[in-house]
Amino acid sequence: MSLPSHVRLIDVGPRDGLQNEKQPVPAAVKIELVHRLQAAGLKEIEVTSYVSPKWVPQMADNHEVMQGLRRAPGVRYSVLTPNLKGFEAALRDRPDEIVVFGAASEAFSQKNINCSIAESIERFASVVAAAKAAGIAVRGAMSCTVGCPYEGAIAPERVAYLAGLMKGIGVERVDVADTIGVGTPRQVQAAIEATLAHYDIDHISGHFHDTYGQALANTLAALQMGVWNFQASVAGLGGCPYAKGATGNVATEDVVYMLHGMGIETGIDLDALVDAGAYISEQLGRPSGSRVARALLAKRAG
Ligand SMILES: CC(C)(COP(=O)([O-])OP(=O)([O-])OC[C@H]1O[C@@H](n2cnc3c(N)ncnc32)[C@H](O)[C@@H]1OP(=O)([O-])[O-])[C@@H](O)C(=O)NCCC(=O)NCCSC(=O)C[C@@](C)(O)CC(=O)[O-]
Repeated sequence: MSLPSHVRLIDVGPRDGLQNEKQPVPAAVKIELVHRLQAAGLKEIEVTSYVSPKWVPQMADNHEVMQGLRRAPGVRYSVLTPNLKGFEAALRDRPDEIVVFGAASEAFSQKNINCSIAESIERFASVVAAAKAAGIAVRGAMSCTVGCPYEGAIAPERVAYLAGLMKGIGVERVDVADTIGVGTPRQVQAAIEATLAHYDIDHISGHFHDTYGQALANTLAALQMGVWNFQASVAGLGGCPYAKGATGNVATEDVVYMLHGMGIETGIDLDALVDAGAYISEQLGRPSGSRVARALLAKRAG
């Protein structure tokens, strides 16, 4: 198959990237980060989550962050909602898309959202119905599609099973997530192949953490299958609170650099994106996790 000529990137830095941050990050900094991402040309930004503040304290300011946004036309702002309580709170802030998040691994589902896969689907079904009634788009994140921190390797059949459940409750598009970044290209392709039993390629996105340094290779492997929606995190921010040792998503800057170098359009201004990554890295007091950003910043410094 020929490669897509255009890729849509969803920056998950403000949510996936910051959710595990131990130091408090002020809402104003999160808002500024979103503004800088949209100024760099991102058309989809995962802003926050409406989860229990006892479970994920960093996202407790969801309302303040959403209310503080200066929304740019044509940008889709998404938020995570694990249950109706979360959805109802999110509704006040009018996200463009809500994300229900399930797992291909039973153990991860229990640790992350405190219920089985079957129970999670029951909860999501009412969230999806409520979102559709309110005219809000619905995405489904599928965690641990390659490996699980508690169960080890995950078979593609389990990914197909979860994708079928997501489809059955009306989830419009799904993310194939390698939550702990253990996957290698053929494994990621097998997870995508399994998802294709229920979703067409235009409704599948890749979400690859870079724990083992495989995320760019996995992105290329997914591109070769025709996937053209990817999640990435500016400055490579992140990690999941329920996946110990997992690092952030692939850095958005690294993906943009690779895609532009391959002649694939993203609509993103790499220099402005590097600035956004430099901003949040400075706020967090550590260097960017993006190799491309570090190289370009060093070059700029002469
Ligand atoms: C899902 C729950 C809430 C279930 O948690 P639970 O304890 O089973 O829920 P519950 O219904 O029994 O309620 C317990 C308490 O939580 C409150 N509560 C209940 N729901 C909400 C809500 N929506 N917002 C705020 N508060 C809520 C509820 O009101 C009650 O409060 P209390 O009476 O004790 O004061 C919990 O397990 C939770 O919040 N988990 C956090 C999950 C999370 O955010 N994980 C990280 C994101 S997922 C991820 O990173 C993977 C992904 C998407 O990035 C893709 C990838 O890389 O794989």
